[in-house]
Amino acid sequence: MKCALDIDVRDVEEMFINIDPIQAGGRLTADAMKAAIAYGDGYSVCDNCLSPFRLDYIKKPPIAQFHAELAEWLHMDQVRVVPGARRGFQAVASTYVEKGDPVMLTSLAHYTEFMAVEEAGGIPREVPKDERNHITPDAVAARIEDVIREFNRTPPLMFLDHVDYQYGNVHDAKAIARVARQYDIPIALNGAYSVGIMPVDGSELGVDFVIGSGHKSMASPAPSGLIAATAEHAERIFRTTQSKGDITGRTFGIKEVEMMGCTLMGVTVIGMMASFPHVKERVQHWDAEVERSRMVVDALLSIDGTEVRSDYPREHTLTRIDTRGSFDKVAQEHKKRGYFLSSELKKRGITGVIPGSTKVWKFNTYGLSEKQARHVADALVEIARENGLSVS
Ligand SMILES: Cc1ncc(COP(=O)(O)O)c(C=O)c1O
Repeated sequence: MKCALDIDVRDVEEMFINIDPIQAGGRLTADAMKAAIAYGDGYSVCDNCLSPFRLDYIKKPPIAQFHAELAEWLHMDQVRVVPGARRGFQAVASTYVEKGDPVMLTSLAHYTEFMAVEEAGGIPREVPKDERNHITPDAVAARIEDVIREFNRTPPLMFLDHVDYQYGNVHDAKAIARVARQYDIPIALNGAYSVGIMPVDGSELGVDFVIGSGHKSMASPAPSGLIAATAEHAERIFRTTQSKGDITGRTFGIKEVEMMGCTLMGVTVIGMMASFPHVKERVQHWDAEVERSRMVVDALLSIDGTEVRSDYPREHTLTRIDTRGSFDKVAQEHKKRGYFLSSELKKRGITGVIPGSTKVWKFNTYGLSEKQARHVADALVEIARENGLSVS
């Protein structure tokens, strides 16, 4: 029976290969779907919340153990699960940034980092990208020097996107963290496009915080994510409340301020937990994912006039492609204009390309099987040929 809102089938996922740039790594596993149904009630994980009264201490279901496993997996000392990566940025900025402080981020930073800085009263300062669309350690050092001169003090925090959302380029976090350390600036790694889809070792990278997004890259329900910290910083960012009611004299035990007392509950945390064994397994097959990404990109590049704006060969599954010299030329003459491409892809069972885009667009092949990636590659070439483009 259909439910009243007609939401029992999401055809994008049921009937199509979805190459949407932002959705690929967040798709739920079957285990997460089952767990989400069983734990749909808001307080479903709180049945056994016994002293100490904090969600990340709950043993049944094994939320405490999940936290410990996440920390071990990322090679960091402590982890908390949060409602989205942005809440991790917010916790870091709120802890480290005072009003008027300059905060380092980059010209490829996600907007949510700016929001976190703004909310804390900080002033964002971007490190420029180079002509390859990379953030280099030299550019970071030079910009830190500029900012110290401008503000007459050292920025208290830097955000770095491990993989940026615009190009899907993998940045040299290790070398950049080394630079930040020379200036004693804690560095928060935005792993929204890495944690959960590719191996991430926070200790090897030398970063102070690793922040991940559950719904973007950990096959988890939204809003979910995590923040991991080194022991050095954990005490400060996960500080417990000092509040006291002035009339009642109440105190609030071990509730953590930046976590607003308790971390993720219900569907979100249980979904993350259910997918976690799969996520741990899948990051080990990152090379195969990259191979499939290359297969599709190479097919696109075989269409004359097409250029890839991301690093080539690809090192990630998110890619920015420029088809102004190919599909967009078709669009100028086509009766469906730019919509012809998404429409032709849809006919072949592929969705996720923004309808109307034929100029510069992004897609993500993460999670496609070999056969699906081959189908996407062949479909793109076939559409090109059928519309008079030459393929070499
Ligand atoms: C690079 C990047 N960072 C951060 C975010 C924010 O993640 P979340 O939605 O988990 O807060 C996103 C997605 O929106 C993103 O693409």
